[in-house]
Amino acid sequence: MSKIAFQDCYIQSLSHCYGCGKNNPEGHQLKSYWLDNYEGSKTIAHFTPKPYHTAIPGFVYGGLLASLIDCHGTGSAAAVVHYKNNLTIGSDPTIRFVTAALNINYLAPTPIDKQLELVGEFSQVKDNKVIVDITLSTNNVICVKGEVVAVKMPATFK
Ligand SMILES: CCCCCCCCCCCC(=O)SCCNC(=O)CCNC(=O)[C@H](O)C(C)(C)COP(=O)(O)OP(=O)(O)OC[C@H]1O[C@@H](n2cnc3c(N)ncnc32)[C@H](O)[C@@H]1OP(=O)(O)O
Repeated sequence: MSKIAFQDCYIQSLSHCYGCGKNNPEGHQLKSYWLDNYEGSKTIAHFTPKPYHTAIPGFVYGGLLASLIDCHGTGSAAAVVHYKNNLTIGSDPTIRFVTAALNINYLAPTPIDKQLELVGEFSQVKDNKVIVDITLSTNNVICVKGEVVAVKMPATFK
C-alpha cells in the first residue's frame, strides 16, 4: 500500500469533500491507495463505521456505503489518469474527477461492527472519463457492488 492517500494529495481548495476531503473535519475522510502489487490497476480503501451509521441496528446505512463507493471511485479515477500520464497527483494543473453516475447494488447486509474494505478496478480509462467497478466487503464477503462513472471536473466547477 502506498503511504500517501490519493485524497491527501488533492490541492487544498479541492479537499473539502464530505466523503474524502482532508480539510473536512465533519466528513468521512476516506483514504484510497493502490492495492499492493497492483499499481495502476487496482485500488483499496478501508473504513470503520461508527455506531451512529446505523440503518437497522447492527447494520450499516446504505447511503453511507454509496458515499464511500462514490469517493473511492473518484479518487481512483484521478489516480489512474495521473498514473497513465506519468503525472503526480497534486501537480499543476490539477486534474480532478466528479461523479457523473453512480450505480449501487446491495447484495448482503453490511455489519456495522467490522472494518469495511473497498477494492476498485477500472473497466474504462480515458483522460476525460473513467469507469470504476468497486466491491465493498467485510470478512471477505461482498456486501455491495458499485459502478462509478467519473468525469473530469469542468472548469466551471471552480
Ligand atoms: C465537487 C468538486 C470536487 C472536486 C474534487 C473532489 C473529489 C471528490 C468528489 C466526490 C464525488 C462527488 O460528490 S462530485 C459531486 C457530485 N457530482 C456532480 O455534482 C457532477 C454534476 N454534473 C456535471 O458537472 C456534469 O454533468 C459532468 C461534469 C458530470 C459531465 O459534464 P458534461 O459536459 O456532460 O461532460 P462531457 O464532456 O459532455 O462528457 C464527458 C464524458 O462523460 C460522459 N458522461 C457525462 N455525463 C454522464 C452521465 N451522467 N452518465 C454517464 N456518462 C456521462 C459523456 O458521455 C462523455 O463520455 P465519452 O463520450 O467521452 O465517452
